[in-house]
Amino acid sequence: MTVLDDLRGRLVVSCQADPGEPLDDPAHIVALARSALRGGAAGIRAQGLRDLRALRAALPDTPLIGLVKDGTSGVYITPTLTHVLAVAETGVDIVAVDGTRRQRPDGRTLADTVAALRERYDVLVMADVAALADAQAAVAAGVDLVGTTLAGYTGGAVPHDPDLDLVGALAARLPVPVVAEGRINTPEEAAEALRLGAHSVVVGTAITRPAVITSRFAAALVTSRELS
Ligand SMILES: CC(=O)N[C@H](C=O)[C@@H](O)[C@H](O)[C@H](O)COP(=O)(O)O
Repeated sequence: MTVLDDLRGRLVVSCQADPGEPLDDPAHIVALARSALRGGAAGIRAQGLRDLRALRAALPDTPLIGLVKDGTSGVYITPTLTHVLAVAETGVDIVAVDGTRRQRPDGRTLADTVAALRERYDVLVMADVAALADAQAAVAAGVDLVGTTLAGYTGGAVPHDPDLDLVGALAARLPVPVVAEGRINTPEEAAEALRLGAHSVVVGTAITRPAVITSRFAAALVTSRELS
């Protein structure tokens, strides 16, 4: 069984905390991951070398997708070859990288980055894309799987809903597994992504960001008070 076999048709939970958040501690991230696995997740996605090392040590047999964020805008998801190699070094099964067609900060192409990684590590590469053309270019560059992670995050207001149209479009056209990721907020949306052909589904915020989840409930009460 490969990692991709393990993840087929299954849920991956993204366990990430922004710097300074109460959960920004590897022990908390590992606890989130253990909770997700207990609930039925088949894999974990996480950010940052410190958390990836802690997760790999605590959960050596759990499929792990790793990335590092460098900044919060532009090309910030595992943006350079240096970042890619550092993530691979932590022992993750899949390295997630920016898979858009935007210029990478180190000037390397995605194809060059993937080739240089493969010279050193036996690891899968997931391209986080925003559009069909990104995905097609990323497949040509040699990635192993594609996620809709960056749909809605490359300009303009971030939409409320997941881009399930993109999930379906990628699944219908790409020869590699498609991961549905980004703003999947309900079990029904996750199930719909699979029906549209996704190989697996990544959910983060709706499961592992309690401050955001709380704020949605709190805001609903404010609205309710204003209407009454
Ligand atoms: C756009 C970006 O930077 N996405 C990041 C990628 O790892 C994370 O901040 C998201 O939480 C993750 O993609 C899961 O998505 P959601 O939290 O919407 O379920």
